[in-house]
Amino acid sequence: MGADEENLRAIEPGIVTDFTDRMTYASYLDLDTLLGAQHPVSVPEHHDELLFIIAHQTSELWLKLTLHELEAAKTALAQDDIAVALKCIARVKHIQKSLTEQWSVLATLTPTEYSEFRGSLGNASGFQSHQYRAVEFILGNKNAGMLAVFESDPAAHALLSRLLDEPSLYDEFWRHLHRTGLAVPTSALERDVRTAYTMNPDLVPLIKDVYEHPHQNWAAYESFEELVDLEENFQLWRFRHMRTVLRTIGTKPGTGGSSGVGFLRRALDLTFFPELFAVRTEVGR
Ligand code: HEM
Ligand SMILES: N[C@@H](CC(=O)c1ccccc1NC=O)C(=O)O
Repeated sequence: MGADEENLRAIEPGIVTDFTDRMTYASYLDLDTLLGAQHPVSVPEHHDELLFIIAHQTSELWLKLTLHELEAAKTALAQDDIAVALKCIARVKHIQKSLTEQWSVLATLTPTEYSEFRGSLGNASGFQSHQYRAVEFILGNKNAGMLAVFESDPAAHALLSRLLDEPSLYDEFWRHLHRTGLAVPTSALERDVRTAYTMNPDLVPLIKDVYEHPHQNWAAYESFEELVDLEENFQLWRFRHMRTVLRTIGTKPGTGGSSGVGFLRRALDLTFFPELFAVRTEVGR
C-alpha cells in the first residue's frame, strides 16, 4: 500500500481505490467527452469565451432533460395518466428556474469582453438551438418555417418535423380532459396540430367553470395552474435572455440575422396557453 493510499484509509477505511474492472465516476459520466467538448474559437483564446461556451452547453443539457420530461408528460396524458404528467411538469418547472437563475453568471460578461470575441462566432446563434425549438414546438408554438434552419442537420430536422406533426402537450391535455368526461368543444380536439396554437374562445367558459368550482374537477384545476406556472417560468427565462442581451450588445443586430433585442422583446408577447390567461378576466364576473 502506497503512502497516499494509507493516508486515505486513515480517514475512511472503506474508500475504494482499485478501479480495475470497476465502473468509475468518469467512465459512467463519459467525462472525457463532456470536459473535452469546450473548443474556444477566438484567436488568441479569449479568457471569457469558456464562460460563454459553458453557459450554453449547460443550458443545452437542461434543455435535453426538459424535452425528455415534456415528451414523457405528453405520453402520460395520451394514456390518461395525469399523475405522471404532473410529476414530469413539476420537474420541468425546477429546471426552468435553474436556467433562469443561470443568466446571472453570463451577465458577468461585460460588453467590452463579449465584443472582443463576438466576431469569432460568425453567424452562430441560439436561434439555431434545435432543442430550444423542440421545447417551443411541444408547448404549442409551432412554426414549420423554423425547419429551414435545420436543413443541414438531419437528426435535428427529423426531431422537429416529428414534433410539428404530433399534438402539443396542450393538445394532448384537451384530448385527455375530453376522455375524462369534460365537455371539450370539438374545435379544440380537431385543430390542425401543425399550426401555432391560437386562442380558442370556445374553451374559456369550460375553464371558467373549473376555476369557479375547483372541487368538482380538482385534477383539471391543478393541471391548469401547473401549465400557467410552466408558461410563467418560460417567460421569465425569455425576459432574462432579452435583458442579458440588452446589457451585453445593446440594440445591435443578432449574429443569427434578427434585429436582436427587438426580436427577443416581441417573443415576450407569445403565449402558449392563451385561454388559461383569458379566464382570469372572466372569473368572478
Ligand atoms: C451574451 C449572451 C447572449 C447574447 C448576446 C444572445 C443574443 C441573442 C440574439 C441577438 C438572439 C436573436 C437571434 C439572432 O439574431 O442572433 C438570440 C436568440 C436566441 N438565443 Fe441568445 N444570446 C445570448 C445567450 C444565450 C444563451 C446562454 C442561450 C441558451 C441556450 C441562448 C439561447 C437563445 C435562443 C434559444 C434564441 C432563439 C430565441 C427565439 O427564437 O425566440 N442565448 N440570442
Ligand atoms: N446571437 C448572439 C450570439 C450568441 O449569443 C450565440 C453565438 C453562438 C452560440 C450561441 C449563442 N447564443 C445565443 O444566441 C449575438 O448576436 O451576439
